[in-house]
Amino acid sequence: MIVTTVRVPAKVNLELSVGPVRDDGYHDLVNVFHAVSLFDEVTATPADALSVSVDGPATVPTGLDNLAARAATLLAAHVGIEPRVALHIRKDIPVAGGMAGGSADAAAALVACDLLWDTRLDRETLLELAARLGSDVPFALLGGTAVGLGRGERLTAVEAVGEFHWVFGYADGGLSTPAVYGECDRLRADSPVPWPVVSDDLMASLKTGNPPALGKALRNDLQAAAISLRPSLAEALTAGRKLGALGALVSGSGPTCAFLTSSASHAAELAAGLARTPHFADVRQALGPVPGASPV
Ligand SMILES: C[C@](O)(CO)[C@H](O)COP(=O)(O)OP(=O)(O)OC[C@H]1O[C@@H](n2ccc(N)nc2=O)[C@H](O)[C@@H]1O
Ligand SMILES: Nc1ncnc2c1ncn2[C@@H]1O[C@H](COP(=O)(O)OP(=O)(O)OP(=O)(O)O)[C@@H](O)[C@H]1O
Repeated sequence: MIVTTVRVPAKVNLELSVGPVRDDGYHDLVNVFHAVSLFDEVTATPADALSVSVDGPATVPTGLDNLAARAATLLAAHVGIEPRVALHIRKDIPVAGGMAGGSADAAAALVACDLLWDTRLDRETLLELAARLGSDVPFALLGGTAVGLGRGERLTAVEAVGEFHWVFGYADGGLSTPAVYGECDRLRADSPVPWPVVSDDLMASLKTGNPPALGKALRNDLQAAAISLRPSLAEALTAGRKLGALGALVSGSGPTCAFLTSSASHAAELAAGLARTPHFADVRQALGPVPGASPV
């Protein structure tokens, strides 16, 4: 029996510039994605019917509303077959944490089912199906570092030099992505919202592999909204800066906090320091960039 396991990384957003809200309710973005070495795994096994099991927090749905199940259903419908697969998800990416865990599982399920069913879809078709599942899903297929335009689904890879050493502070409990975008709109209701543009300083820091410059260029327009909904995040970010992080920001819609460091030893030191503060349920080290969803 063929069994396929796919490993898929979390993301942090190095720049998340949020433009005006569109007619379809989404926002046009400049979204600089960066894949980091915190992984979920999705295993696809032949079965009579579609099912999902999860090794992870109880808040992850195990029904057909799980994003991995939706991915399998979409792929099967696209090629005109029944989704006869048992999906098992091993979660290490925080749930509702702003690191695109559900999107990662959807991307992994696409790759796993494509292999299991031998459907051999080309990259472009997989990316198109991914975009229908969610704005963050195409990047989880691609990995590395990439600029996402539109909803974040129109991707261009960025050649970053070297590796970056990160520390992530996981929170107790998540934040809802639509609620954070809604709060962002509410906070900006009285001021004009400029069209988002890519930061030249950020691109230069990536192309030269310069962590201190990257630390200064990090930017997230959703951060104020995440802090407004979860005020304790402000102190958590300050704690990381005081302990010497080169840059500190909320990851995507939060509440995970991301801290950039200069080396593996600096990351270990910062992680140990943050673990002694009361701000995080868990503190993890990770490297970026890493590849997107790949069979193991
Ligand atoms: C915050 C980020 O994670 C940053 O990468 C993403 O923009 C969110 O991506 P995602 O979770 O895949 O989001 P989707 O499932 O496509 O959309 C969920 C909700 O987020 C909001 N949303 C998402 C993407 C976008 N460009 N504008 C939005 O306003 C909308 O309210 C939408 O209903
Ligand atoms: N495979 C999955 N893993 C985690 N959550 C899932 C999954 N499938 C569906 N969900 C639902 O999606 C919600 C958001 O979960 P997810 O972990 O993707 O959030 P997130 O990382 O904040 O997303 P993003 O960073 O893309 O905005 C969860 O609260 C859960 O109800």
